[in-house]
Amino acid sequence: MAKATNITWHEAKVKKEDRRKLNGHGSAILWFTGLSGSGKSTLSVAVEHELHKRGIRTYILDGDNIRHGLNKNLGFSPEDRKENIRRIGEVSKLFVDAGIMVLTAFISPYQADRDMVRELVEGREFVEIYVKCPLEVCENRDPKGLYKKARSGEIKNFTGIDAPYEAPECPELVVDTNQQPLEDSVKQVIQYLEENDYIEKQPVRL
Ligand SMILES: Nc1ncnc2c1ncn2[C@@H]1O[C@H](COP(=O)(O)OS(=O)(=O)O)[C@@H](OP(=O)(O)O)[C@H]1O
Ligand SMILES: Nc1ncnc2c1ncn2[C@@H]1O[C@H](COP(=O)(O)OP(=O)(O)O)[C@@H](O)[C@H]1O
Repeated sequence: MAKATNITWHEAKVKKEDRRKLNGHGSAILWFTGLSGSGKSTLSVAVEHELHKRGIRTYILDGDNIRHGLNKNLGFSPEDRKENIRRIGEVSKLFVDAGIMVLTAFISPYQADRDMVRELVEGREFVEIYVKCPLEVCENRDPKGLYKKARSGEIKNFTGIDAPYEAPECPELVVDTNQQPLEDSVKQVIQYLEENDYIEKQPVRL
């Protein structure tokens, strides 16, 4: 709910389309969602690297990092997760307006919260990428030892253990990190972006 009244929107002379033209590419949100340990951070970093090599302006917003600053006052209750995603949605929208390809790596466990972000931006600007991986595999990877802590009760409301994860109903892309190596997942995302005209196809180097 908006609290402020008597506020007026100011239009800038330079528009999103002007910035995109200057950059020479489009802008969108690549929204990676999935369980802890599914590979959101690993994949978004690798995809960003590939985009950067192609001369595309990018920025990553990662759950762990954002919770150190902008969202340090939020925990993991359903309400706080919702507010976390709402703020990230708004920040991502600013990046899209700035003409930048923004990659987000948040568990974002609720479909309604992800849909809220989709509604915030224009039609094709939200690309939902489900980083799919069975809970057992994520738990086995346990890169930060958090599942162990969640199982022992040291961490409460841990996604997949005692807090829900709602798999995307209709994502633009499903990347199965248990079925393919990282390089194939990167190719899958880049191919999607090329085929859907978010980025230019790169000529095959012989
Ligand atoms: N209770 C609980 N549940 C889930 N995750 C937890 C929790 N406590 C701490 N962490 C760590 O916080 C990271 C998830 O933050 P997010 O902002 O992505 O979460 S959410 O989208 O608001 O659900 C998550 O990062 P990833 O492992 O990269 O997903 C964890 O490192
Ligand atoms: N095919 C794969 N794709 C991505 N990550 C993988 C894959 N196989 C194993 N991993 C490992 O799984 C872990 C995923 O951790 P991370 O990227 O932090 O996940 P998340 O950000 O979703 O919590 C990393 O240690 C990564 O090396």
